[in-house]
Amino acid sequence: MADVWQSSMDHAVAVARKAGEMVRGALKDDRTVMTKSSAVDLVTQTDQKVEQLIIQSVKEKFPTHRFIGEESVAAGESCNLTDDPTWIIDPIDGTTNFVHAFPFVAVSIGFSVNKQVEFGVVYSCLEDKMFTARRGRGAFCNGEPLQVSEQTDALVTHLTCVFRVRGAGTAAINMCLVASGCAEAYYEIGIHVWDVAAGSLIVSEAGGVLLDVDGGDVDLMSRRIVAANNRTIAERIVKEIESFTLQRDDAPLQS
Ligand SMILES: O=P(O)(O)O[C@H]1[C@H](O)[C@@H](O)[C@H](O)[C@@H](O)[C@@H]1O
Ligand SMILES: [Mg+2]
Repeated sequence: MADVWQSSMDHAVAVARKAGEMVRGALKDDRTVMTKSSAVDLVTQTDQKVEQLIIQSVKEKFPTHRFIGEESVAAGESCNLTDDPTWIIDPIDGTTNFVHAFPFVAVSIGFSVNKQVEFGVVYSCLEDKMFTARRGRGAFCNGEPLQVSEQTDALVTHLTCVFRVRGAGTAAINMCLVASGCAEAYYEIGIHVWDVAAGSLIVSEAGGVLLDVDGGDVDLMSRRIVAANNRTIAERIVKEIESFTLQRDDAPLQS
């Protein structure tokens, strides 16, 4: 990757840390749910404030860049990836965890150019772990290189009756667990591009494999993903799970 994106990445790390401070503060006194479109799809004021903080701060520094943010899309903005530099933001990944004070909550920022993720930043706010990856340059946690595990006996961070299962309740942290070698795989159908844009690069830069749940190439707009330490385990998951299709994130808006 040309060094031209380094200052954007440095900014992403700085703003993710600032956002994390806001999340930690709000955990003490502002976890009120504003809307609830389903039992698991919650929104708090903090989600919205954190997204605004990130977007404002990026706009000041990089006025031509575009954004796809969970809360902006919820408010009606489009969710189309173009070739332009685009910040893909999940202000609080793990909002349900946040509301319950379950201590796995992340700020997730992916950055794509020509529809390819160039860097990913996931800040696990309560663990104070800053996960970063740049395309072609490895993945790191608090500056230490990450490597997926060599285990063939899989611990998986999502539901299946075949593997041993653990789940952090946030897609971004689940993927960082795979990248860190603490779990062998993660899969989910129903996530959105902002949940996985950053985490997917962190997994692949740590040596992991990404697949669609049908075994093809992963498509970040398709709302489905398998991330694993190696291809054998990724393909086993593809074989074991029953896949289904959801409306894509970039489906035309209903008028
Ligand atoms: O907390 P958010 O950002 O809404 O993301 C969660 C997603 O909505 C759920 O479907 C997933 O199960 C979680 O892993 C996500 O992180
Ligand atoms: Mg999320």
